[in-house]
Amino acid sequence: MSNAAAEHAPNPASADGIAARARGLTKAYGSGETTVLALDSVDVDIARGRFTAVMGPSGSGKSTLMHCLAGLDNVSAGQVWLGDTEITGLRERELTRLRRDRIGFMFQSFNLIPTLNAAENITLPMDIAGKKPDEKWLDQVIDTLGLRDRLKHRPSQLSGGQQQRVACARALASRPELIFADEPTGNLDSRAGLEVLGFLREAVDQLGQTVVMVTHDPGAAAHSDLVLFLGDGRIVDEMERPTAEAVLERMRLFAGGDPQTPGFDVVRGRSDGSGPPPGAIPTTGNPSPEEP
Ligand SMILES: Nc1ncnc2c1ncn2[C@@H]1O[C@H](COP(=O)(O)OP(=O)(O)OP(=O)(O)O)[C@@H](O)[C@H]1O
Repeated sequence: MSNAAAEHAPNPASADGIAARARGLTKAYGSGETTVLALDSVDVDIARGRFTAVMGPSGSGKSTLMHCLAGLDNVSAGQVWLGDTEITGLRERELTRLRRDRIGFMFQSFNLIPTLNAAENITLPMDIAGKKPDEKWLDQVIDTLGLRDRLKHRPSQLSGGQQQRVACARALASRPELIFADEPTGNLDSRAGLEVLGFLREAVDQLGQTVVMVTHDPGAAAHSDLVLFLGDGRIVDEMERPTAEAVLERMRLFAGGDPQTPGFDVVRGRSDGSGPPPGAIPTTGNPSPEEP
């Protein structure tokens, strides 16, 4: 395992405009012969006020990267900062507070509480923290997400897209420094997926939020400002102002046209005319103004 934070740039914290940062981030699962190196000495900066997508074949380390940046998983070596705070080395209680107060999460499976209505779900993390929401901000979030007339509905009374909008509002409610979204459109049909991506885009452009999204879908990644490509636990490439076509082409190159490559199915489904994988986001509506 090549690593040692000392090999990398010294204390990079406090750089303005950086929401999160990792240096020499290494994560190994298991030990001995069964060790899996999920992240191999990753250096990454997540820019504040931008929408960053993380792509790569299955098993390339996307979720592990997100979990380590968000303090959901401990690291094997290296350092991670959220803003000025080095989170590697924090105790579990401090990490819990940091996640609750400074990070918003969205998951593929929405993770709403079925017995609470939309309004209660949105403010639940703040209620648990004993914090009063900033009502003006909350109103803005609810209106931006078009949830005003759904606030009294329970999750079972909402469509998948509406449920993910509630999850998005919950992630935004405390005005976090960073929102992590793990395959937020994975359980949605393409129309609802496009809607949620549009809201994440608005959260960045109009509300000044910072979003990091893990996705398999080039159409979803095209809504971001920057795509980071992971391969075998390393960042192997990045793309500014992505388009779905350019991302797809890059993924195809990584897969090397080899159907045995994990994740190739996703790429092939969009490149050989056999149609998109289920839930894939159409390339129409791509907000990127420029071809790369
Ligand atoms: N808890 C764990 N125990 C053992 N190995 C793990 C664990 N979690 C992840 N891994 C391994 O680490 C590697 C990276 O996994 P990770 O889930 O980060 O990949 P991913 O890019 O998110 O994959 P996918 O697109 O399939 O979700 C894989 O080889 C995976 O098998």
